[in-house]
Amino acid sequence: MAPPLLTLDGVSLSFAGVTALNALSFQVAEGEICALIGPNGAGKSSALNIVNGVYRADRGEIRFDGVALAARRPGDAARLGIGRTFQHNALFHRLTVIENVMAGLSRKGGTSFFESVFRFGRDAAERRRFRARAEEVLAFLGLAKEADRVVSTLSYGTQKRVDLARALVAEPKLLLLDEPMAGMNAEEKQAMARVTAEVNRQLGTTIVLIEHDVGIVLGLAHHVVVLDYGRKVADGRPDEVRDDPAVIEAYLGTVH
Ligand SMILES: Nc1ncnc2c1ncn2[C@@H]1O[C@H](COP(=O)(O)OP(=O)(O)OP(=O)(O)O)[C@@H](O)[C@H]1O
Repeated sequence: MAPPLLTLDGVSLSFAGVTALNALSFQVAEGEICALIGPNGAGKSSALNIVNGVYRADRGEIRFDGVALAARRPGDAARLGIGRTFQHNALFHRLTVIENVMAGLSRKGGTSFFESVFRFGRDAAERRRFRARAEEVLAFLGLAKEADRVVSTLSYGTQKRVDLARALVAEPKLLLLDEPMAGMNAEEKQAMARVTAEVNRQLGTTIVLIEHDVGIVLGLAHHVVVLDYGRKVADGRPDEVRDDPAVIEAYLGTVH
């Protein structure tokens, strides 16, 4: 197995008495696609939010690329090379596709997001570089033709792809995808799964994703971690976890 890029070691988190994560430990190897699955409320989003620095663990340790992540501020994760997309699309709907993607680069240079988008930047050369980089990512994701379209005019599936472009533009080592296929029809889901596999294979990006569609997960992920009530109930290759009695039990009787 490749060395771990990400390690969660005994991570616990609770909200006013509700335990979201309970001594959770797992590792994500460099270069893999790891899926987090489990019933509603199992703690999947909380786990991503801890890695991303949105929440701070009550206990336990998180290591990324050999470094312990502690006492972080928002934005630190992006600077370290952790990108993410959101369950509820967080794009700027009145801006164009390329403006949204360029926003994903605003932490990289000396120019703020508003400067880079609204063109009163200190550095025109930096703006040109950002634009070229954004165009490259859009081309990779098959979105070159949509660059100047306003996001609100795009289909839901295309908006999700723009969200992915925005996360990828900063060249993250680790990409966190929170239900990238939620709300999609079967065809859109398959297309998103293909794009996700291409990002992983061609760009070498390590991916952790949350997905409810077990069929998609089994076809896409190299590694599956199953959560239930904030605890890990299974961890292994898709074929190993599929028939695990603990996984079947976690899912039985749960309304999705
Ligand atoms: N900000 C918060 N404030 C209070 N409770 C929270 C918060 N975030 C999560 N929780 C609680 O923590 C537990 C785990 O929630 P989490 O959203 O991580 O689960 P999940 O597996 O991602 O669920 P879903 O599949 O429904 O998105 C739940 O009981 C949830 O209600």
